[in-house]
Amino acid sequence: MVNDVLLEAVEDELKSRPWRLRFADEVEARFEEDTQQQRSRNMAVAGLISAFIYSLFLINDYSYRPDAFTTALLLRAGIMLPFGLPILWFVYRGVTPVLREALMASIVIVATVLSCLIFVASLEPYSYLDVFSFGLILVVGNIVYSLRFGYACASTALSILIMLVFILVYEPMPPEAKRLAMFTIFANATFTLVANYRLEHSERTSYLHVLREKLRAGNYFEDNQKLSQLSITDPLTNIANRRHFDTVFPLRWQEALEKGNYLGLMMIDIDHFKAYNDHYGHLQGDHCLRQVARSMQVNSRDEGDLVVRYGGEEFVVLMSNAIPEAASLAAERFRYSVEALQIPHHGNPERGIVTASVGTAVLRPTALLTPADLLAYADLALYEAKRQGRNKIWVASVNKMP
Ligand SMILES: Nc1nc2c(ncn2[C@@H]2O[C@H](COP(=O)(O)OP(=O)(O)OP(=O)(O)O)[C@@H](O)[C@H]2O)c(=O)[nH]1
Repeated sequence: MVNDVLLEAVEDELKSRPWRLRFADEVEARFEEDTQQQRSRNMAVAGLISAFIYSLFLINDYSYRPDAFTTALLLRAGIMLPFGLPILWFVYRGVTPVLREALMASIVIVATVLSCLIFVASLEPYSYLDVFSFGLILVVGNIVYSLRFGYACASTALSILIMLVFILVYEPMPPEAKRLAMFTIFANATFTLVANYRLEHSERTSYLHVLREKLRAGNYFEDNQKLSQLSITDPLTNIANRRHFDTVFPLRWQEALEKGNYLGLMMIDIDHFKAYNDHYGHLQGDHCLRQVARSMQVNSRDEGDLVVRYGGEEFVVLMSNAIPEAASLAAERFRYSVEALQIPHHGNPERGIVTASVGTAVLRPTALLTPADLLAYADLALYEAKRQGRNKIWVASVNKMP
């Protein structure tokens, strides 16, 4: 049911998402749940790689702006790394989606500020060329980290603003170079944001397709489970049906044969049930059958006993590993449980309530016997129980049987 609602929401998302990124709440929650861990890890790894590359820029600082090398070293190693690495650790460990995106965006902004400070700290003639590498910071935020689009836009806008301010106030840079730098940064921002949007859109669309298939597969599985459960259940009484018994009986027989265990079979037949139907009607007869089935189910062992509606008003209980004495006690328990229901039955001349006769047979399977033999012994025992006056149990003396 929960799956059905979610599946419907996923179908709706797939139909109505030409440009929108965020999903409806329930799908968004599932999306986060399914992707959060992987995304956090990816971001942390991407952060480590970009921290390494960012530090490598010290080589440039050393070679073409030695006058600001100490500042660069201080800012890159003394501020950027102590600021960024703990954030990557937090993100890796898992934080809320909002915090994750905000923290990663903050790395982009701090890297921008520090790069600008290093750039303006130098008066070397080629220092301003560094401005053309600022676009890399946007590449990292928008593509390498792949910040969610909203955060990518916000961090890009703020970074551009910071870059523009520093470029405009830096006097040694020729105006033509400033114009070119600003244009390059704008173009870079546009391209990386477009790429960022497309990445997120296709990530989300693929996710929807995968989720839809997963949910459908889950539903098929559930449907199949339900169908196979239905095929082995008696619709009136909700206990196992004859078909299930026919499948299970030979398997239990084989198991008992291999292990040298006893196998018991009990046949239970409601007494004078035709008269019950005739007197109370078929619907009431059905109700009575349900009550009897439930009481037998309640009185069976959870493991080992299989209670089956064998047909009409006849039930069988297949008892694995039941020694003869225990099987007799179980037969009495079942007989009594029907009597204890105290269902009025005017057509039962002897007792006035619904009763049942129980025939039981227990044997150790051998190669000379078949499951049909055990069934026949139990049937004979039931016949004997009826003959003895009904509401009786009869245990077949299997050794004396032909
Ligand atoms: N209400 C109802 N009756 C059923 C169902 N299946 C079988 N019966 C009835 O069960 C009755 C079985 O009657 P009989 O086989 O003659 O046996 P009985 O009247 O119980 O007599 P004894 O077994 O000798 O005590 C028949 O009247 C069937 O119609 C069912 O699903 N619902």
